[in-house]
Amino acid sequence: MSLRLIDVSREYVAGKPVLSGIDLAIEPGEFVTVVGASGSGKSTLLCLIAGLARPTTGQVLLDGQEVLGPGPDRGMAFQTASLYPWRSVARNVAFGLEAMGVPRDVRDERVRWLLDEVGLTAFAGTLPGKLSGGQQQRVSIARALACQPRVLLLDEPFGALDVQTKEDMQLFIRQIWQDVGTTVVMVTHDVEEAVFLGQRVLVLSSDPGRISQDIQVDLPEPRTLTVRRSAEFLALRARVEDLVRAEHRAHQALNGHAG
Ligand SMILES: Nc1ncnc2c1ncn2[C@@H]1O[C@H](COP(=O)(O)OP(=O)(O)OP(=O)(O)O)[C@@H](O)[C@H]1O
Repeated sequence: MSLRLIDVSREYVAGKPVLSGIDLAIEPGEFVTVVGASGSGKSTLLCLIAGLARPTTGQVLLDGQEVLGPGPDRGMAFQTASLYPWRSVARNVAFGLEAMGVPRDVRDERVRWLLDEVGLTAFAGTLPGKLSGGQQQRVSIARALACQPRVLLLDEPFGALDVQTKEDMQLFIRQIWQDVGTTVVMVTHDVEEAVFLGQRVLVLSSDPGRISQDIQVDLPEPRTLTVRRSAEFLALRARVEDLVRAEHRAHQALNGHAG
């Protein structure tokens, strides 16, 4: 699966583009993270790829086909797991497969595999309300993966979790990515997370949002917590933090804020 954005812009208010001149190519199986100041258009970028919003100008292409709406080839998970509270864990994961009319035996087999993959087999029959935040987010990711999407889109999926759970989930998503082999595009506020997880980090500028930097992350694989303490990692994190800070200040200056 290749993903292309060609000269994409998006306006919510006519004449005020949130994103502008976005040219982007993501190759099959890449793990790309996106950072930028608040309001720079990170979620909008994901929505355009998901087909939840249409570009005002330009094109989003998946394997050369224009994206005209949402589809099972793109799975999405958000900051809050937003599971169906009345459906068991297994039936949440099965939701998209049911909607697509996938036969029951295939569905059951895939749900079993996914629950095993996310370490929640023992909770298959449990309602989401009985799970921890991290477990709910695992279900949400399993649900997003159920239809075997070519792209997994993640919008701050670990933003609401405590530090320790977040660290576990970062290792978990890396493992899932390696096992499933899908392309991942993940938006995060957290520069440390972006550098730790991404093979590429895109830094968005604001007013309007553009890709100001596209940074290749050549840290050793697999990414472990040892990698995170290396001089190489710390230097890269500092570089990306400086870029995001500079974009944030430019945005504030343009909007007349102090600081
Ligand atoms: N549906 C909408 N209607 C009108 N304006 C919108 C809509 N969605 C987003 N915006 C505006 O577009 C800009 C970019 O929003 P977006 O959520 O894409 O940015 P973001 O970088 O993800 O922000 P954050 O980091 O704060 O989540 C913001 O100014 C926001 O108010």
